[in-house]
Amino acid sequence: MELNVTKLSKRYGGRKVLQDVCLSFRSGRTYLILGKNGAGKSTFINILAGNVNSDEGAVELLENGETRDLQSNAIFQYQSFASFRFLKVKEVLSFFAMTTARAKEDPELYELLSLDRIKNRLIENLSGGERKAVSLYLTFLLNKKVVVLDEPFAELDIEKKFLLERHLKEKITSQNLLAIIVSHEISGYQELFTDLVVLDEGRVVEAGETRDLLEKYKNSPFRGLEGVFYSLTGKYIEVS
Ligand SMILES: Nc1ncnc2c1ncn2[C@@H]1O[C@H](COP(=O)(O)OP(=O)(O)OP(=O)(O)O)[C@@H](O)[C@H]1O
Repeated sequence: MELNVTKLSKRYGGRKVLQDVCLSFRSGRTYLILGKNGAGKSTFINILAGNVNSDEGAVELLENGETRDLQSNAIFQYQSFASFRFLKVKEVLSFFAMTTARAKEDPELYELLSLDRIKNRLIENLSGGERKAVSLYLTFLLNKKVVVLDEPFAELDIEKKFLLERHLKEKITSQNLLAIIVSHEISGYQELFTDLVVLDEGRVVEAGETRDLLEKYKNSPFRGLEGVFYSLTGKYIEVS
């Protein structure tokens, strides 16, 4: 599949929060959209999800050259469980699995996220990191071809991030998923990303394969993606 975003713009009041965003995403790859607070990352994702209308531009999902409906082929990570707070974790997982015939359990991911330990707890009693773990599992359980994650690993501990990085990298490649991850904090799982998009003040200032960009900006005073980001924006972002 291929997701093409053309000249997307969004204003709030008189302020441009996204300007002429043009990007192309392909299956089997994991894209990091990196930007500081307020760069426009969530607005971009909300437009893809259909929660917010863009002022200009287009988003098109293609499979073998034919247009496909993005919303029915994509899953956007659930951030909030407000409606499910009186259900147990295991009940929420069963409920979501029943909503689709395509549900795909992943015992290794279940274990990595330590869901067995919290399966009998009410959602409302979970910590931020535990909620994040449940939402991450649900995202993949629904077995869609396009997966969009918003700050998926914030609040998870470093060991979990490392194990998840390995597992998700393998999963995204072997299942040929198109994964887009939005973050401003990516300590511990940089290896996951095959591609990088740097968003600054609503504009795409660079996009390309991670390894090419690491080479292109290798003389930056900072190492890794942090260095790429600094070279492009003159701003510091904590990524390692
Ligand atoms: N509904 C809204 N009404 C007015 N301004 C908004 C609205 N939503 C977002 N904004 C503004 O648009 C800009 C981009 O916000 P957005 O949430 O997309 O940034 P972000 O990159 O996701 O930031 P963060 O990392 O903090 O989540 C911000 O200045 C924000 O205040």
